[in-house]
Amino acid sequence: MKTFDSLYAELVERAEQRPAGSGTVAALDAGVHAQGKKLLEEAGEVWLAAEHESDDNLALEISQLLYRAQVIMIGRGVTLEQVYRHL
Ligand SMILES: N=c1c2ncn([C@@H]3O[C@H](COP(=O)(O)OP(=O)(O)OP(=O)(O)O)[C@@H](O)[C@H]3O)c2ncn1[C@@H]1O[C@H](COP(=O)(O)O)[C@@H](O)[C@H]1O
Repeated sequence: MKTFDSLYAELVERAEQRPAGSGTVAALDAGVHAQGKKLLEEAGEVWLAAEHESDDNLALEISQLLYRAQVIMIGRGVTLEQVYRHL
């Protein structure tokens, strides 16, 4: 099963290899302003799902929020270790 760490490694590889059709490459190229908007959008969807939707839909929205957070991390070059230091 994919984990936060393995997704991060996968996205770093996408950023380095820039395969055609990668949504991550497009998101990184779009810049931090667009990345931040996506992060806020997903955070709102998590909130709404927590209030009104099933556990499975909530889990889906949370996965997308984690993905968007990782895009911002990779865009800025922030590592997992830097984040985990604060947990
Ligand atoms: N985990 C994710 C992931 N979570 C969310 N998303 C993106 O976020 C979108 C869902 O967000 P929205 O609800 O805002 O849907 P949307 O507005 O239709 O999305 P967009 O049109 O803006 O992309 C998805 O369609 C994906 O574009 C993700 N995109 C990729 N991944 C994983 O990242 C890895 C690399 O993906 P690629 O870079 O696309 O190869 C793969 O393992 C993917 O499974």
